[in-house]
Amino acid sequence: MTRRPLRLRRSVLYVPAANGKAVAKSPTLACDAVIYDLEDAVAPAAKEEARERLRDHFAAHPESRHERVIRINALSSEYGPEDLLAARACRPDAILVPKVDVPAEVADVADMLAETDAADAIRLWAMMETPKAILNVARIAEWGETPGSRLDCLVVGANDLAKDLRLPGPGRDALKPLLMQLVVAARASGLDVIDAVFNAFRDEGGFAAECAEAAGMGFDGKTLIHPLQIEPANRAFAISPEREAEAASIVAAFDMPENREVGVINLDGRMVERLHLEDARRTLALAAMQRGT
Ligand SMILES: CC(C)(COP(=O)(O)OP(=O)(O)OC[C@H]1O[C@@H](n2cnc3c(N)ncnc32)[C@H](O)[C@@H]1OP(=O)(O)O)[C@@H](O)C(=O)NCCC(=O)NCCSC(=O)C[C@H](O)C(=O)O
Ligand SMILES: [Mg+2]
Repeated sequence: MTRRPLRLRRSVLYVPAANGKAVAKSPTLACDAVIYDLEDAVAPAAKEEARERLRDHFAAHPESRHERVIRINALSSEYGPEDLLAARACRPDAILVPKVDVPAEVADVADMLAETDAADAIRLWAMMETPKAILNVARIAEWGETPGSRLDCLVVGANDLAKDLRLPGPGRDALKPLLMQLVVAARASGLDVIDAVFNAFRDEGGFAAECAEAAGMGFDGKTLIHPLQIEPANRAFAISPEREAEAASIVAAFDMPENREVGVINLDGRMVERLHLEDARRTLALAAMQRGT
């Protein structure tokens, strides 16, 4: 499995690139990542202006404490090729490819990036939001392990998925088995996976419940549509002080001279194995990153 650098991705805010006020506000927000959207949040007549705004924004802010991602239209669409040229010129941390059905759709973007970005600095994220993506997610994630693929992260698009599956709603009970399939495929290939947006951005209770559910399912974070959702998402996907203390006690126990060579220990009446040590180290690294935000 490919090992990728650890990133905090608790809160990933979509910012419509057509909305000048929202783009200008984005550097001040306390989310971990921002997705500047050139796709569904931008009307056809506003696409060129939106690309221009992103070029100006990235030129004015070459550095950011956020992980910055640009969502382009599909390369096969009328807008995709121009979007990709504009996004590539901005040099974001990643480009998000929408409505991915098969690995080739991400591979085509990777090939175009390789023309100008030999160092693989610009990573790729892939939207999982079509019935075909659900059927092919293991292939897409596995392709992400091939050298030069750049794939780092899968992002759920529940609005498109519910539409294509003709789910009547309300709620997302019918989606849950599919969401777990995405988590399994992502983990099998060492990818991060971010849960879908929650549309009713003023429904605090509903949003908190969906964040808790997503954290319990193993998602790394949630995509967001409004600044009001940042703080609750950061809280829901945070490493709690209890989890951090537990991780520290596991690392300390395995560091004791008598435990250095053993595979399993008794820690206060619980069996702890080396697999828990690996998870504990990851938890401590994430907790340290969290303190820096
Ligand atoms: C949902 C919104 C249209 C609501 O906008 P608005 O009515 O303007 O909200 P407020 O008046 O409450 O805004 C308060 C201030 O916050 C700024 N703001 C709002 N949203 C954002 C944002 N996303 N990023 C940055 N800043 C934001 C406003 O400008 C106000 O600022 P100020 O006046 O200075 O106080 C709107 O929130 C919105 O457009 N959200 C994003 C929508 C979007 O990007 N949609 C596409 C991605 S979701 C998707 O496609 C998922 C997936 O593909 C799927 O299939 O499910
Ligand atoms: Mg979508």
